[in-house]
Amino acid sequence: MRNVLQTWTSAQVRAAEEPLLAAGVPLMGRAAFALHVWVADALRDRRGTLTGARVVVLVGPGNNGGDALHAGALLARRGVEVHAVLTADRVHQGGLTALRAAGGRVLRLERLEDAAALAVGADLVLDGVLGIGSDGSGLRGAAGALVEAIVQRGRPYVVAVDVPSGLGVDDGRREGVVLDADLTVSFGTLKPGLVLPPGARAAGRVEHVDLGLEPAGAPAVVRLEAADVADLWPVPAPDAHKYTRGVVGVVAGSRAYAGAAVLTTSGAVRAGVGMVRYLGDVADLVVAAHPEVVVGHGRVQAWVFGPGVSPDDAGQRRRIEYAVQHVRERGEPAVVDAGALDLLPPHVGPHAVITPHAGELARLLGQRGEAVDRADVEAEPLRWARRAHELTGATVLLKGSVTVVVGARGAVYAQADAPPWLATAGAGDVLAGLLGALLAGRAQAVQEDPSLAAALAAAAALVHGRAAHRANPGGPVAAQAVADALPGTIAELLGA
Ligand SMILES: NC(=O)C1=CN([C@@H]2O[C@H](COP(=O)(O)OP(=O)(O)OC[C@H]3O[C@@H](n4cnc5c(N)ncnc54)[C@H](O)[C@@H]3O)[C@@H](O)[C@H]2O)[C@@H](O)CC1
Ligand SMILES: Nc1ncnc2c1ncn2[C@@H]1O[C@H](COP(=O)(O)OP(=O)(O)O)[C@@H](O)[C@H]1O
Ligand SMILES: [K+]
Repeated sequence: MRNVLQTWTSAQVRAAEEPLLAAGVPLMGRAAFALHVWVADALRDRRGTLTGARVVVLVGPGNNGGDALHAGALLARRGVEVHAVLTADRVHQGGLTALRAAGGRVLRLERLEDAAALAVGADLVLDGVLGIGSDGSGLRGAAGALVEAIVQRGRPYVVAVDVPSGLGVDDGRREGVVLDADLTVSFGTLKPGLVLPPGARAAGRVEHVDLGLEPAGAPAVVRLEAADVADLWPVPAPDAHKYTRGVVGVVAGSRAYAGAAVLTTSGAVRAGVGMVRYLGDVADLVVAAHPEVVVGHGRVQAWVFGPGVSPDDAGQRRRIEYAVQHVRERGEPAVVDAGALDLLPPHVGPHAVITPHAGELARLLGQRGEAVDRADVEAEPLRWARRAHELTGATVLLKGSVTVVVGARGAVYAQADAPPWLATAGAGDVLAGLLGALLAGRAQAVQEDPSLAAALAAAAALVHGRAAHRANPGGPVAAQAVADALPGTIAELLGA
């Protein structure tokens, strides 16, 4: 994949920095220079000129504060009025000396209210309190109190140095106070916390400064970009026929939830697949909506089961049990959604993709002995998606404003492609159908390398989110409209 956005943990970044620092490469100087350029750009965008702009630098005890102080010094030399507020007893001495020499002012955090007022009144606040040295417990002590006082008064324009201070760098957790940023300038590599929920939004726009780091091992979390979809999509070969393109079997819907059957098959039909087979009690409605759908049993390459299925529906239960047997015994890939999550066997392989939202994941984990509720899952989506993958063996696609996918061989994706308008009933059914079509189209490849299921799940989330944008840019969307926007979205992505 060409454009995939990669992130690396604090430990990987530190290990990659080591040889460069040992060789005397001036990493901090480079980081601070790039940072000051981004800040200067932001100031010019916001007020036209640097001269007379006021920047307040919040300085923590470590090198993150050092970066901020050095950038502050460069800005001061360009006519910016720079005030540094020292939030800890320790401070990077080189940075402090540089700022003072450049004419910057330095104050210790003695009167919290005064410091907060100074920050709120600034044109820009540079957040250099904590970087990758954060212990992940949120901002403590004076720094925490200061940020709280700033936020209460009305957050100014904030540029985060490397990461927003207080954010869980490796897991995106928001524990305690976090200073949300408008822009984050991240050094060396991007960090998982900048793309993972729930913290990702705290970073605002993210810019990456290349320091020549070569991190070892696989990236911790990746995000697919539009251009990656073409590498994953099952584009039919010139000599394709419907069976080589793949057949997806859909067990969805009931008399009570007939719409789910229509929406799931819509997702599959519109995503493009050789054939969609429907199994269930509302075949009349499905065929009325999609004459292309074939009703009844037959050979399939992949399955979707669960949307609109109630656990007390004996007929659908039986069909799902039949499909699950195929998934387990023949390795046929599957999407296990909604009502079928309760029917998931204790252990399946990563070729089965479960697609819960936070509440459903909490329930599934509860059934397997983890006492978590929806709020726990929302606070630490990656942790609990990982746990569900460990417990079930399935690839886990955890839905939300940022969708997290955990699959085989340590694959983790975080996709943030959808507008909040997509949080609407039935949108999940369309995603299930769309992903089922993808799995059917790439069934053989998934059987050969089950970690591919995670990439396909991430691609489905990307396409789903972009289809929601396309269906009605900037406004409300209904689930059916998202399905109807799939062909155009996919054509655009394949041309990208
Ligand atoms: N190693 C290097 O030379 C480079 C480091 N860089 C910068 O250095 C940063 C990392 O520097 P450090 O390792 O000094 O770490 P930090 O600057 O993140 O500071 C860590 C220190 O903060 C304190 N702390 C940790 N958690 C806390 C909490 N929850 N509340 C309050 N205080 C807490 C501890 O005393 C800890 O030692 C990076 O994020 C980046 O900004 C860049 O300049 C690039 C080069
Ligand atoms: N705030 C949000 N921003 C963007 N997308 C969202 C947001 N909330 C939910 N989504 C997406 O909307 C879809 C909702 O699916 P789901 O919860 O299964 O609904 P349903 O079961 O009614 O179909 C998922 O794809 C999810 O990722
Ligand atoms: K920071």
